[in-house]
Amino acid sequence: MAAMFSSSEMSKTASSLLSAYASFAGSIMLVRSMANELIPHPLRSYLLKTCRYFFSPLSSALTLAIDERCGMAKNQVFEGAKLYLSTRISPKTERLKVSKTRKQNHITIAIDKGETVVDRFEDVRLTWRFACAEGEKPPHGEKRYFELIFNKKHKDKVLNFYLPYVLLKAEEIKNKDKAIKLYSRQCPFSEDENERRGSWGSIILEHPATFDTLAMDPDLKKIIIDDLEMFLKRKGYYKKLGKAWKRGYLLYGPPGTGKSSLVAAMANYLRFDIYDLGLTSVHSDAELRRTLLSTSNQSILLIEDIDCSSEVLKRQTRTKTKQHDAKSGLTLSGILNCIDGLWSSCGDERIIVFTTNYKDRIDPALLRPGRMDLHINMSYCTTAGFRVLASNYLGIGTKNNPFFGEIDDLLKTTEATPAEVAEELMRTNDADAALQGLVHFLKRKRDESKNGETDSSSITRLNEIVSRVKRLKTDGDQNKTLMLSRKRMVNGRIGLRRM
Ligand SMILES: Nc1ncnc2c1ncn2[C@@H]1O[C@H](COP(=O)(O)OP(=O)(O)OP(=O)(O)O)[C@@H](O)[C@H]1O
Ligand SMILES: [Mg+2]
Repeated sequence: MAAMFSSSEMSKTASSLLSAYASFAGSIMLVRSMANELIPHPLRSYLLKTCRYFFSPLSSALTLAIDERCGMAKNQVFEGAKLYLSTRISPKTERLKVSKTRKQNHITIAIDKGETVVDRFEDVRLTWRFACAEGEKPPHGEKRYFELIFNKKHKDKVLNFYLPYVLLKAEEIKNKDKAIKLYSRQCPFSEDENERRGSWGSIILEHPATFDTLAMDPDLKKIIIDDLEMFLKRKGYYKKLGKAWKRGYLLYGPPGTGKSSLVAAMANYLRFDIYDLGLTSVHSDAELRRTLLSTSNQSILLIEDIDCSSEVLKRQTRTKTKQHDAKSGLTLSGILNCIDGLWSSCGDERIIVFTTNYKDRIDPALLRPGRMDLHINMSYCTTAGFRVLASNYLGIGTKNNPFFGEIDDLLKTTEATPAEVAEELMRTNDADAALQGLVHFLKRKRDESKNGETDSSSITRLNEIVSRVKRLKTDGDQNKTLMLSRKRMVNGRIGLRRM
């Protein structure tokens, strides 16, 4: 053919072909830009997908989409895959996320958005891709998901064996290097962008409290540990009874008796995360449900100062009623529903802890039998409690000491909180001087009560102030200053003697 054309004719043909192609490509560009302008985005992607479906050869690959959330709750397969894949990173991966907190032993590695990891399970080749749907901003932040791609013929093997294997491995990884997390709402410090924007954010729980370091009645301590142990072992039992696998504890007692420390000790003992729910940050029953549904299993839900929270409830209901919008407020029945209504059964191995300084101020509905399984009275420092503190702070708990007899006698007649005793013991490294200081402190308290102001009345006064501070805490900005003064009082720095 080429021989029939002269070279000038050939170049003419080539240039006309080129210009025809250019105008064809131009028209395609034009049509495309017109389509972009005229056809709305969702319709365009639908049309593209349909065209692709009809014109591409039948694929042998199957893709599983694993969203971060199942409705309002966290998707455990997504969480598991995130952990598991951190151990499957290949040298080909181009972008990784690394982090390490002070409490973690190792650097944590995770794949970043858009990255792909290839895994093998027996004879199956699996490709994982971490994706993020851009432009979508549902209430919980951008939509993140994994795609798991493999040959269709392995569908049953992947669903029945591979994914359960991934979950099992993830559980092992979690338990091995688990740093216990303290979650609170809208935590600005979270490393996870989604958590920062979403409803819960977390930091590593740094509280060193354990059952060994808690100054409390040894029998009571044993009751709590046995109760927790029994709870952990009773999955089948709860199922048989048709009850949700959860347990509620009410911790009550004066400020500085170790309620918050006990919650930290429970978390450290069980290796459970804590979700610290301030009811002041929740504005409706629906928001409470959403918030609770996004907590994980094996966790402690902590609602501190529940007596003050009922103030919040009253206040909110009052305001809402004023606004003729009572339906949308946070109500006591909303809380009760989440604790032991149908909503509470959406999760396993959950512990709920309420703390209060005033058990008698709590709405009786919260106290009715079966709601809070164990009521724990955190009392003033006992002689046994003092031995624990002396051992923790001075390293002399078990040895006999000439001051012990006098201190024991004083503790039997004077009400001092473990926080106050701990404060005295911390004043110096010299054990004898510290114990001498504690004797003076306790004697001063005893004398104050003899000189008119009884211990119980001054303690009631202190408790009243702390409680007022906590209630005012709900009023926003005054928060910081008041928290400070409360802390000083509780830690005994101001103490009863100076009131
Ligand atoms: N029973 C205890 N055993 C050991 N330490 C304690 C105990 N109670 C208090 N402390 C010490 O006092 C500090 C304050 O205690 P904690 O915050 O646990 O008290 P609380 O009962 O939660 O007080 P509040 O009612 O004000 O919240 C703790 O950091 C701890 O050092
Ligand atoms: Mg507390």
